[in-house]
Amino acid sequence: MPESIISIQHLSKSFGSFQAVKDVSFQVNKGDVFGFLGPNGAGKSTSMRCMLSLIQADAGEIRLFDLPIKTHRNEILRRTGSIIEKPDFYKYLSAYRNLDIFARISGTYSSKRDIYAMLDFVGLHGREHDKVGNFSHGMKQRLGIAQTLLHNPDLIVLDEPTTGLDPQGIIDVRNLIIRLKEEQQKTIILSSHDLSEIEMIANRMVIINQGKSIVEGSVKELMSTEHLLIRLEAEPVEKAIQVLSNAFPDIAIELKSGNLLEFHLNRSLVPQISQILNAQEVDIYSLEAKRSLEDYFIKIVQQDAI
Ligand SMILES: Nc1ncnc2c1ncn2[C@@H]1O[C@H](COP(=O)(O)OP(=O)(O)OP(=O)(O)O)[C@@H](O)[C@H]1O
Repeated sequence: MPESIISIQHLSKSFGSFQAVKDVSFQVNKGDVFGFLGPNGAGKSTSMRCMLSLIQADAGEIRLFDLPIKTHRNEILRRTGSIIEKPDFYKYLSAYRNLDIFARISGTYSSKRDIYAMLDFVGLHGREHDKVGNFSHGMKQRLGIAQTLLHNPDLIVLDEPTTGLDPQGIIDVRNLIIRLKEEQQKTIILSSHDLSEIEMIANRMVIINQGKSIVEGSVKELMSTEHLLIRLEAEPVEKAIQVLSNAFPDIAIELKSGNLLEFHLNRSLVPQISQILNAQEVDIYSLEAKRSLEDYFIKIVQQDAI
């Protein structure tokens, strides 16, 4: 049986009369990169805050490392590193000094060597003595991750770690998360509203919507049944419709404009599109397979209702 690192059961939390989290349950196992996925306002940050007892839950069971957070808060937090809010640094001090001060305040013994190694790990080698005020948002985010690592936690909690980063910043943070798992054997939970982001790095996930968890499981398995929205430009377009309809009798093809077609298709069948059309001498000008969290939700919610 996998070792449970986080177990949340029927969590709920209201702010005044507004119920931000209604019924959230999920389990994170040792070694997981766990995606906590949901649209803006779904209740991800609130759930994470309750999980770390930054705010108090109204109801539900929260256990980390198989211990209730209510009675073992300090012990749990000693084994956990988190970035729930934007990490705060002294802008006029260097990356090294910031980590050094943080280590002293938090009572972590970190030698100069430890701090250098940490900065190197997060890709800030050579920038140790630069002022943080001159860092990009992505560099600050990585410095924040270095800060959470100072006390060598087993679990790392990251709330929307790639939000607001430029494409390179996103890649850097994504690679860092993968290395945290692979090289340092950390267990990681990260929230996001971006399904493709989670798909790239997480092995398991839960999806929450309007304060409720709707589906939890292996990312691969959940995604394997997924239908993508296909946008295809092909010529001659009538022949393309005919060939595709014969090959995939269950799909509804829409002619959008000119030679642009749209239809939904199971992900596993996407590679066949070009093979089938090429074999029938239909030219493809563009082929785009799109997924969105919203489409995926609609499908899951519809399945849920059946
Ligand atoms: N302190 C608070 N007081 C009142 N309402 C709050 C408070 N914190 C969060 N909310 C509300 O609770 C709902 C859930 O917010 P939360 O931040 O948990 O969502 P989220 O899934 O993290 O979204 P985002 O991705 O936008 O951060 C939102 O409607 C938000 O406005």
